[in-house]
Amino acid sequence: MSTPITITRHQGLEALELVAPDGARATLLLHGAHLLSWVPAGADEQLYLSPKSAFATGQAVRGGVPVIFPQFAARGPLQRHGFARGKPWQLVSAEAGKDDALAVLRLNDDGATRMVWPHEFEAEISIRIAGRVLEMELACENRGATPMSFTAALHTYLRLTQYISASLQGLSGLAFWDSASDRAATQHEDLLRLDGEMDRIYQDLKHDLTLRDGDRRLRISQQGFSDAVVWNPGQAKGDALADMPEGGWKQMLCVEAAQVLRPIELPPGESWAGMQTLELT
Ligand SMILES: O=P(O)(O)OC[C@H]1O[C@H](O)[C@H](O)[C@@H](O)[C@@H]1O
Repeated sequence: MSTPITITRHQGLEALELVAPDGARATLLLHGAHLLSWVPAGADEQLYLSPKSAFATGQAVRGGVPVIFPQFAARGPLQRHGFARGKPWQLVSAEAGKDDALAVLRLNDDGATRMVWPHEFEAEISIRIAGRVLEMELACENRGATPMSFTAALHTYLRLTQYISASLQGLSGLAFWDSASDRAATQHEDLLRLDGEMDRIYQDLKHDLTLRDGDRRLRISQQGFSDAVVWNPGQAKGDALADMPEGGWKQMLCVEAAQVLRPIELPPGESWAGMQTLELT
C-alpha cells in the first residue's frame, strides 16, 4: 500500500513534503531538485539552510542539498556549479510506502541547456527517507549520439551545533586538492578538526565518514561518486556571502559526494549513478 504525495508550495516554490510512516520527514523543491530539510524519525533537523537564502526561479538556494551538474565549481566553461540547480525538475513519482517515503524527479536537456552544453541527457534524482536514514541518488543517461563528459556533486550542507568543536572521521591516508590554497596534499590525521576556512576535494574515498558534533554521530557513505568535497567558507568568506547571515558559517559543514577530479565519461546510450547516504546513528 502506498499513498501518493502531492505537490505543495514552500517559500513560493513547488515542493514535496515527504513523510514516512515512522515520522521521518523531508522537504524537496522541484526547483533544482533541491532537498531543503531532513528530519530523521525522533530526531532534529540535520541539514543547514541559510535564513537569508533566496527562493526564486533561476537562483541557487544556500543550504540543503544543491544538485551540482554537469560542472563542479568553475572547472569548465559553464556557469558556476552547472545549470541543474537553477532549473525546474519534473515530478516522476512521490509516495509514502509501508516503511519509507520516496520521490523521483527528472531533468532533460532543452533548448537552453543545449545552447551551453550540446548534449541530450536525462538526469534523475531519487530521495528516500526511512527511520534515521536518508538516501540520495543522482543518475544520468546519455541520450545523444556523441560521448558526454561531466562532473557532479550532491552538495550536502550539514547543520552543526558548533563548527569549531566538530570533526570528520574517515579521511585518513587520502590525497586531496586544497582549493583554498591551490595545492595538493595528503591527510594524515584520522580526525579532521574544523578550524576556519576549509575547501578540499578528497580523492578515491575508501571508508564511510562520520561527522562528530557533540554527542551526535552522522554516518556518511557514498557509492558511484569517487571524491568527497569538504567545504566551509570560514569567517571572512562566510560573512561576505550575501545569502548567509553573519556567523552562519559556524553552523554548517558541507560534505559533498562528488565526481570532480576524474570527470564521468559516458558513451551514447550509457548511464551513470552516484549515491550519498546519511544515517544518524
Ligand atoms: O557559492 P556556491 O557557488 O554555492 O559554491 C559554494 C562552494 O561549493 C563547493 O563546496 C566549492 O568547493 C567551494 O569552493 C564553493 O565556495
